[in-house]
Amino acid sequence: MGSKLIAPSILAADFANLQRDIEMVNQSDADWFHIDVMDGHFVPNISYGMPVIKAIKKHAKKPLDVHLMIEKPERYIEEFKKVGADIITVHYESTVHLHRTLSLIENVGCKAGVVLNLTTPVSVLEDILPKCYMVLLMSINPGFGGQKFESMTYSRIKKLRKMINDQNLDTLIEIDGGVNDKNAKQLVDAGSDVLVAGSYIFQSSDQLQTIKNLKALIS
Ligand SMILES: O=C(CO)[C@H](O)[C@H](O)COP(=O)(O)O
Repeated sequence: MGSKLIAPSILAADFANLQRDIEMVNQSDADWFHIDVMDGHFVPNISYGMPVIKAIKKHAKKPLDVHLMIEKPERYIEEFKKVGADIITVHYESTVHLHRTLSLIENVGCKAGVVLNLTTPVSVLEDILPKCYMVLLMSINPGFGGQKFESMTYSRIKKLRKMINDQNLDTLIEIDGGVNDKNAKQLVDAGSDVLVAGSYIFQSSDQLQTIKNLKALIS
């Protein structure tokens, strides 16, 4: 895998100025939009759904990376594709027939990925890895932005990177939660490819510069 990617998490954007924040990401060195969908069941928070993603898609000039924190995500794959998802990731913990759910995502024309909660062993992915465009490792308990990064993530990345290399795959590793300038380089050195950052970017006074700095740190 060549260059490392930054995906600003729209969860931390200013929803009353969403178009402005989307344009900022368009103009920035960031690579994807990271979009968190929460249902109040799988995680104890509710974020936004299809109408908001459809509105984002109208202005976004970069791929939409849609992270589904919902129970039985297989019910909504077609609808997320329709409103503009390019990459769809589903939690290992949220869907009984993971292989079938990933096939559904592929069949609608999106790239498919699996997300693991903080303490779900990476070994559960051994057999499904060849079907994963990407694996997202949560580095916090999912549901809320602005939480503290959990350092167990580094060893989890290393284990997963070894599994990917051992199978000669080019599956991407994405990290989500508490990412900032203090851990970005170490995350990439451990073997990750895509960093999601919400609060660190959107709470900074110069968001374009913050993204530029983050990108420089991992290039
Ligand atoms: O998936 C998420 C929460 O479940 C968010 O993407 C994550 O919280 C990013 O936010 P921050 O960078 O503020 O930690």
